[in-house]
Amino acid sequence: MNESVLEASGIGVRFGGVRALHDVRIAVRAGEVCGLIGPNGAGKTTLFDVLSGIRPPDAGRVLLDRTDVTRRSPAWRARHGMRRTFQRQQLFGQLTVAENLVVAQEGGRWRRGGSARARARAAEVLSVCGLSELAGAYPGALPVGLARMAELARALAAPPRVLLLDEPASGMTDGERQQLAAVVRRLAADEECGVLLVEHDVGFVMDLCSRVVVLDLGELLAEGSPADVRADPAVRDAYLGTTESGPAASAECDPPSPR
Ligand SMILES: Nc1ncnc2c1ncn2[C@@H]1O[C@H](COP(=O)(O)OP(=O)(O)OP(=O)(O)O)[C@@H](O)[C@H]1O
Repeated sequence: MNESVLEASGIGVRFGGVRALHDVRIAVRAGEVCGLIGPNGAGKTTLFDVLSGIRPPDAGRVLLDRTDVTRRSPAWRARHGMRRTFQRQQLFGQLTVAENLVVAQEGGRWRRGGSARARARAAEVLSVCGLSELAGAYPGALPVGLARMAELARALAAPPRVLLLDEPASGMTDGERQQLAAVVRRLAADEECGVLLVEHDVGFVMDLCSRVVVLDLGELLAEGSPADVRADPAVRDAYLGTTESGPAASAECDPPSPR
């Protein structure tokens, strides 16, 4: 079994009186695609913020390639191979899609044109993501699904060790979702990248991920293969619904938290 590229343990976060996360642990191995699911308010975004360094936890620690990065900045983590996409698009609107990928490889600084190497890598990543024809487009002109794909391409511009995807399929057409799944599978298999994704489309998660982690009320509720998680009565009660024949039967399954 591959080693963990990202590991967190004992993670606790409070917002005043709200316990957003309590004693959460999670590990992502090189080459695996792991899904993170749970009802609204379960703590998924807060956990992503802790893992990527946007929010320091009140308790616990985060290891990136076995180095303790709990107090490291998001920029430091990014330089050491951790990338994240956001629900809101992070591309520079005044640069083309290809230029955004060049900047992402050059520490966020825009030098007109960028290096030949960065331009070649940008072209390669855009091709893998099915975006070659949109290299010269401006992000603001893209429909939502393609903008999300461009956001993913930006995260891949410099090869990541671990990739955190925040609702990557939201707003995508079926064809775009298939392309997204193919890109993520290839990244994990060919580049040994560990992928952790939060996604409300449970069918998409169960198809794509080899392991699924379920959060509820800020705590780890279950973890295992898609089949095990799907069959877990606690998960069905808290999230999937007892009347469903399975998560694949409800593409946008997101019932409210019982709180
Ligand atoms: N900045 C904040 N201030 C106060 N409470 C917050 C803040 N951010 C999150 N919370 C609370 O922390 C808990 C976890 O929220 P979080 O957004 O991490 O859940 P989530 O699983 O990502 O939900 P969703 O699926 O709706 O995005 C919720 O009770 C939420 O109201």
